[in-house]
Amino acid sequence: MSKTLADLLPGVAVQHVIGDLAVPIRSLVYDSRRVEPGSLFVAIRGQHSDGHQFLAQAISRGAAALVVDQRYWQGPAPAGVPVVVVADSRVALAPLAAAFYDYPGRALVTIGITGTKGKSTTTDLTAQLLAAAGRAVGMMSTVDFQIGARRWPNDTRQSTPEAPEVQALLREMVAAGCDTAVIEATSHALSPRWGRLVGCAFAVAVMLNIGHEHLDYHGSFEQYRADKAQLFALLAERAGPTWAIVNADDPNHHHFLAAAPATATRLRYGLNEPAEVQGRLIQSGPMGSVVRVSSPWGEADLTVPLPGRFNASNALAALTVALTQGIPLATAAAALASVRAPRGRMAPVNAGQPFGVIVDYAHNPDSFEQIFAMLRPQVQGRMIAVFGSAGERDVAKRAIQGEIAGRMCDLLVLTDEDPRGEDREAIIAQIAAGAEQAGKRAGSGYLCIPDRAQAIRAALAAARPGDLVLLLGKGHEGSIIYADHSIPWDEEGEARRALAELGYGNHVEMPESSQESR
Ligand SMILES: CC(=O)N[C@H]1[C@@H](OP(=O)(O)OP(=O)(O)OC[C@H]2O[C@@H](n3ccc(=O)[nH]c3=O)[C@H](O)[C@@H]2O)O[C@H](CO)[C@@H](O)[C@@H]1O[C@H](C)C(=O)N[C@@H](C)C(=O)N[C@H](CCC(=O)O)C(=O)O
Repeated sequence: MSKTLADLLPGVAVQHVIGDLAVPIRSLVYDSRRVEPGSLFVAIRGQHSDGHQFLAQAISRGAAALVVDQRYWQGPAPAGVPVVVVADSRVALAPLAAAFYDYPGRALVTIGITGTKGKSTTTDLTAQLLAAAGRAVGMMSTVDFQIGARRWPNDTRQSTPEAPEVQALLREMVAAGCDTAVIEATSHALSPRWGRLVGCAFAVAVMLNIGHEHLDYHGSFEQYRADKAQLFALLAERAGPTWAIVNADDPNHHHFLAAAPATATRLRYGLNEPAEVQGRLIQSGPMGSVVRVSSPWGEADLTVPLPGRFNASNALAALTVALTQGIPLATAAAALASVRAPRGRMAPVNAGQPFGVIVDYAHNPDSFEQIFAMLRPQVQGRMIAVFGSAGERDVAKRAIQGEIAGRMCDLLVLTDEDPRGEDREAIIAQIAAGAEQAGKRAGSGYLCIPDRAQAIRAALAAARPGDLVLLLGKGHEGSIIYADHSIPWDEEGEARRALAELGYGNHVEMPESSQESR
């Protein structure tokens, strides 16, 4: 692919250009430390530093051209290196990347999945379902990336990576012969302040549900909903048929349908409210559920091998996507029966101990409500939850998490999630304040143990036969982030080590989701 600077500018809000637009561009980077000879360096002002301070470094490393933000660039223009001044360099990143990688999304059926809860699971289920039905599938989720038969952990610490990474992955998928890409679309990525998914030419947009998350970033619930609905507006980029799929059971679904272009085929799925793809839960248990489906494509009973009503709903979303892609209902239903949960999503850890241990990524109030409500009736003894809350993120949710867990669990062990630059003990104190509101007291109802490895050990040591220990918030994540360093982390592995220290582990049964080599 040989591109000039001029080739990359369609869709970019260019204010003015200094220098020659015919210069060839060999790579696209937004971090000066990654600049190589021939790179286009896009300077972004971030929370911690300002890419405009690294222009000289980028040039000395061989940058062929610079993109700068008119609000933050002071000049002067460097001699011999073209400069494109744009209205917003963060927002410019996606159109630049889509053009640089030659719009790979147009050569794929791109499927975007958004919502507050269940995005990763539904993205994975959809990818598994389409692959089982014979599609050559690529996937980007919080947990894993996939290109055809190759799957590897997403260790970018972003659910939806930055646009250059997204477009590069889509290009790799095309090169590997994929015909379909399933992309987990977060509200940050979709927000017009970032617009990371602009240029993906989505053919299918899916909305799962909307709850309380990231309000610090979006400002209000209405803005959060509008930002997520951008996924549906992006269907307008597609030349060809598009589908707008929403969960009729979420009262916000109208906002998503309203954002889709008039030409999109609108489809609702639902377990409660009237929908085109109508599911009815006829059986539900800790191992999974059976959903009776009636749809314009026929009727079938779906066996969903994942626990909880919300997974039945997620499966219905994945099924609806498959139906829009011409996959027969019977084929899709058969494929769904053998799907697996992604890593760290409701993953049991069993070393032969007389109490349950489950690792899950739940890290917001809605997920807490759901997971506790779902598991409580199935637990004979006490429910013990180990969790924290992220630093430099939604502060309001911390006490709410504490209150919900305090109300629904017997013992809480409050610990680090990712303190980042914040005081770890202050975060825990904010969660504890919520637990106190629910009547829990320090020492008996909750323990504060910032060191997560020790917190897990304390919870497991406190567990008695019949109890359930829930390790929440880290799921698949491979690190804990502190102010100036990260430590490697493996929640399931840590739980196994702690159980072994307690004398369990002669009978080690690996959880299903970690048996695959990834
Ligand atoms: C909080 C946040 O939004 N952080 C993002 C932000 O980082 P930042 O503002 O700290 O960046 P910075 O360190 O100040 O640097 C600013 C710029 O200077 C550049 N730089 C820096 C140093 C240097 O020597 N040279 C240089 O060029 C950096 O590469 C960057 O482009 O800008 C970076 C580059 O664009 C992002 O990768 C980073 O995402 C981090 C990893 C992140 O945590 N993002 C979260 C908020 C996120 O995106 N989350 C969503 C939703 C998750 C969910 O729904 O749960 C997601 O999709 O993951």
